[in-house]
Amino acid sequence: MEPEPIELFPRERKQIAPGAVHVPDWLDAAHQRELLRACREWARPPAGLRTVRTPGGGTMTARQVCLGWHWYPYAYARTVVDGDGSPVKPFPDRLRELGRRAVRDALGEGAGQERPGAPVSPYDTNIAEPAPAYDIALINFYDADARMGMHRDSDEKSDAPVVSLSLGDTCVFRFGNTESRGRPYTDVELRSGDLFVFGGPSRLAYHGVPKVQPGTAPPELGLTGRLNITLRVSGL
Ligand SMILES: O=C(O)CCC(=O)C(=O)O
Ligand SMILES: [Fe+2]
Repeated sequence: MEPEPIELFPRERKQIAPGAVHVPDWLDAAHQRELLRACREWARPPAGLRTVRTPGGGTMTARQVCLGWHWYPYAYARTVVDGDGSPVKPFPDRLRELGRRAVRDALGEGAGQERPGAPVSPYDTNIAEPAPAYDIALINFYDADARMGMHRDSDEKSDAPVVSLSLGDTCVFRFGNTESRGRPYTDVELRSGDLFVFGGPSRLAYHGVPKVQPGTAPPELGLTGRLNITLRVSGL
């Protein structure tokens, strides 16, 4: 086996904006392989990988498969209303647990479960409510030419953080602001195994994928292209 390439400067976890954190190499090689194997199963029909059509008549270049709830522009449904009509595949318990761990590791214990607007007083302990349960996965597959324009993830009713996991080719992930698709934004390189979580004041920030870098996936993973899995809480 080839030795792992050694970084001259190890990539550090970094807060990109308040509530938005990049954790490099969160999934080890074995977990990446396991998740990729599962994605290949989820991508099979019925309710498999599909091309998403937007109301304006365009198509998204990243192809998508959903678990738990079916997303289509711009709502959620229980069946593939804009595809083969099949019921959406169930959301697996192990992704629920993965989402919970990701938020804890990226944002800290209790993150995403504060009582909004709770008064701050020495008599109020702001007792946390049970952590919201992740119940949606959107899995996007990017070939070398695919991209994703700047958008907000705003069709969920819950303000729980979005958890993003990347597999395969490296991409440029552009993380912006809540006001507009333009600047200020930060370009972050997301590599295979990286975690990115955005919640709190960044939950509705615009973000997108301007570029995938073909041929940059770890060879031992066996994926040509890039997969991104976002875990979300529907609140539905
Ligand atoms: O592919 C990514 O890293 C981002 C995906 C995304 O923004 C989405 O699915 O809403
Ligand atoms: Fe998004």
